[in-house]
Amino acid sequence: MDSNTEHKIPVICLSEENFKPGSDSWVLASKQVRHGLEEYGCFEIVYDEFPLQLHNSIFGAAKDLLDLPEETKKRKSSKRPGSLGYVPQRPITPLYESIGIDSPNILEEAEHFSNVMWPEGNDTFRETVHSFSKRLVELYEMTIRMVFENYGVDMKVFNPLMESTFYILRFFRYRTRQPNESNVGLDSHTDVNFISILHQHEVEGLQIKTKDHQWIDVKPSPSSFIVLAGDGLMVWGNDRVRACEHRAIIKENKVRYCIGLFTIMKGLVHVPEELLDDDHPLRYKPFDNFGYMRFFISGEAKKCTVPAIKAFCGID
Ligand SMILES: O=C(O)CCC(=O)C(=O)O
Ligand SMILES: [Fe+2]
Repeated sequence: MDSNTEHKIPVICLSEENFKPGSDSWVLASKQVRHGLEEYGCFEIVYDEFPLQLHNSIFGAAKDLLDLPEETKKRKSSKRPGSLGYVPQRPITPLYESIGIDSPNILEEAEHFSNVMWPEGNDTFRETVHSFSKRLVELYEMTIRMVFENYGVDMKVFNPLMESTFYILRFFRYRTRQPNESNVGLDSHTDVNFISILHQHEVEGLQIKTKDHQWIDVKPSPSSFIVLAGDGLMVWGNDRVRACEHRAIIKENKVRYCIGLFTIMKGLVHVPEELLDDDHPLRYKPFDNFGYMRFFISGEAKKCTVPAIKAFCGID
C-alpha cells in the first residue's frame, strides 16, 4: 500500500530544556518516546542545535570512504571475529553498499579505522567520525533513560546497560538504478541489534511499516534523526516495544547516502523484572545479541518458519 497521511511517527523536538532529566518537557518527550516505540517501533528526534557543519562533514566523510577503491574498503578493520565490515553491492541488493566502523565513539578506535583505510592518516575523517558518533551516543543514552523511566525500571541497571553497549557506525550508499532495475534499495526488515539511530542525507528513501501494513516515508533533514527499536529492544521490553519494520526505496535518480549508529548488547540481555506480571509473562530467554547476529550471518535465520527472534530465544 502507498504512503498515507493518517499515521504520524512521534517527533521529539530536542532542546537544552528537554535534555534535562525530570524537566516538564523531558517528561512529555519521554511519553512520546514510549508511544512511538510501542506503536511504530520508532520515533524521530528533531535536533535544531545539531551543527550543520557536522552534518555536512559526516556526509563528506561517508563519500570519501565509499569512494575508496574496493580493495581498500575490503581491508580488515574490525578486531571482532566474523564482523561484517564492508558489504559490497550484491545481486540481491544491487544498489546498496555499506561499511561499518567499530566503537567510533572511542578516539583510538576511530583512529585505528582511519589508519587502515588511509595509512598516511586522515585527521579530518577520524575527528568527524568521533564527534558525530559521540553526539549519537548522547541521543541513545537519552532514549534509554526515558524508556527506563517510563517503564519504571530500576535506574540501578541503567549504567550497567550503557556500559555493556557496543557501537557500530555504518555508512550506506545506494547507487542510481538502471532502467529495468527495482527501486528497492534494502528490502523490508527489522534490525538485529538493540537500537539503531539513522541520519539521512538529502535523498529520501527510508520507509517505516505501520501495524496496519502501510508504509510511511521518513523525510531527510540535517537536524532529523530516527531512532528504531531492533529485535534486541523488543526482547528487553518483553514485546511491549515493537521491533521497527523498515526498508529503503530509491525513488529519485540520485545517489543516496545514509548513516546509522547501531547499538548491540555485550553479554546477555534479560527482561527486567518490572516488565513481568500476570498479564505479561516472560516471553524470551536471556538474549545473546552477538550470537543472534551470527545466526543471521550463518544463514540459519533464513531457515526459520517463525520470526527469527522467536526461533532464537522465544519462550512459547
Ligand atoms: O538506508 C536506510 O535508510 C536504512 C538502512 C537500514 O535499514 C539498515 O542498514 O539496516
Ligand atoms: Fe535497518
